[in-house]
Amino acid sequence: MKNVKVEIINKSKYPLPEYATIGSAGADLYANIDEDMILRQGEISLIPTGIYIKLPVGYEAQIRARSGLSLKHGVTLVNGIGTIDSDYRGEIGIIITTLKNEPFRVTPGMKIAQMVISKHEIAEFTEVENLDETDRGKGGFGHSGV
Ligand SMILES: O=c1ccn([C@H]2C[C@H](O)[C@@H](COP(=O)(O)OP(=O)(O)OP(=O)(O)O)O2)c(=O)[nH]1
Repeated sequence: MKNVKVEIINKSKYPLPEYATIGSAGADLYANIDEDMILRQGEISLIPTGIYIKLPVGYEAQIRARSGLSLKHGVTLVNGIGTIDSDYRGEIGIIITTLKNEPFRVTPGMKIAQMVISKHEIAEFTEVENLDETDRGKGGFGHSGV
C-alpha cells in the first residue's frame, strides 16, 4: 500500500528507491559513487546517494542499516538511525563505518542502506517545575532486573 506522496529527485545512476515488496518498510538506497570506497574500523565515511526528497510536514525519513551487511561485515550507521527532516532539500547521505577490523569495500550501486518514511507528532513543550509521580519514578536502565 502506497499512501504517502513524496517528491523525489534522482541524480544517481541507479533506480529510484522502490518498495519492492508490498508491506516492505525500507526502500533501498544505492551508493552513488564512481569508484569503490573502503570502509575501515573506526573511520567514518559519508556515502552519497544522489537522492533528494521533499516530505510532507509531519513526516521524516529514517535511514537505517541493512541487516545482512551488519551481520556479515559489521557495517553500521554511525548515527544509529539517520533523520531526514521534511524541510531538508540537500542530498541524502549515509554516515557509515564498519565495526570489524577488516576493510569493507563499497562498490558503485551497492544497496548500502534503507529508507523508511515515518509519520511523527509535532510536540508543543510546556516548561513545568515538577512532573507527576508514578510507580516507576526515576527507575530505569534495568532497575527492574533481568
Ligand atoms: O544520516 C543522515 C542524517 C542526516 N542527513 C541530512 C538530512 C537532515 O535533515 C540533515 C540534518 O540532519 P540532523 O538534523 O540529524 O543533523 P544536525 O547535526 O542536527 O544538523 P542540522 O543542524 O543541520 O539540523 O542532514 C542525511 O542526509 N543523512
